[in-house]
Amino acid sequence: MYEVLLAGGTASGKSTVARELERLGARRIDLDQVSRDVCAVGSEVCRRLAEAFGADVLDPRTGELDRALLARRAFSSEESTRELEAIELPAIGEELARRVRTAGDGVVVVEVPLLDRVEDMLYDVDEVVCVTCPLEVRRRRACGRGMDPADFDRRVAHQPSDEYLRAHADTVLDNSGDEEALVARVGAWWEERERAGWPRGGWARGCWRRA
Ligand SMILES: CC(C)(COP(=O)(O)OP(=O)(O)OC[C@H]1O[C@@H](n2cnc3c(N)ncnc32)[C@H](O)[C@@H]1O)[C@@H](O)C(=O)NCCC(=O)NCCS
Ligand SMILES: Nc1ncnc2c1ncn2[C@@H]1O[C@H](COP(=O)(O)OP(=O)(O)OP(=O)(O)O)[C@@H](O)[C@H]1O
Repeated sequence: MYEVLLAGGTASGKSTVARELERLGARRIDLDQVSRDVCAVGSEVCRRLAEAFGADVLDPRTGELDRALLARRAFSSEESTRELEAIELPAIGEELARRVRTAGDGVVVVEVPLLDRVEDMLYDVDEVVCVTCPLEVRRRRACGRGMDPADFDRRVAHQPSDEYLRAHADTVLDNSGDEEALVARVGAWWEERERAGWPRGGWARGCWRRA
């Protein structure tokens, strides 16, 4: 297995990169999807979210999580974002480890919105790839697909900066150009590793890994 952490902030272009890697043959795990799965109706995570953020974050009839309401409350301050993460991250970490264990051979790409929060979850990855893009361009792209600008700003305020990502990445993919340029860069990235036989940790600078 060759395991890649693919990190980037809101609307940086992670999914565009991950889709292309999937097309080339990688298996894809999206931490946002894992975080939705651990909030399934009736889960312990949902029960604790309702306790911390108000019973009305769960639909009284179906038990379904009102994600927009929870997002407004949880991203309103540093403290409430930490509280959200204290409830969800351990469950996300467990489920992620399970999915990686059962992913089989080949290339596995894990899409990570918050690289700084996963360092304790996974440390023997082969490569950390970050997608970066100027904040204004990301805001424009996020709003272009229907995100409220205030919601974008609230979330980004709690995310690692591009400077942090660049400092922790083995490979940086700049996405300030068009999608075609990004996809071409991904193709070149894949080809280079394919030619080298996907050597485990072959491109790692290892600056953030534990021994
Ligand atoms: C608050 C929730 C329910 C809002 O759901 P919603 O459907 O609106 O968003 P979704 O889950 O699709 O996330 C979309 C994006 O929001 C941003 N985001 C999510 N969680 C966080 C966070 N804790 N801090 C900053 N940004 C975040 C990321 O850019 C992410 O890609 C949801 O974001 C959540 O459960 N977050 C906590 C889990 C978490 O920290 N996930 C990140 C995994 S590393
Ligand atoms: N280079 C680009 N030029 C123009 N639009 C782009 C480019 N890259 C991505 N986009 C668009 O920007 C939006 C965000 O891209 P994408 O979904 O890949 O980002 P993401 O990092 O996965 O976002 P999120 O984590 O918030 O879901 C999408 O609508 C996508 O089509």
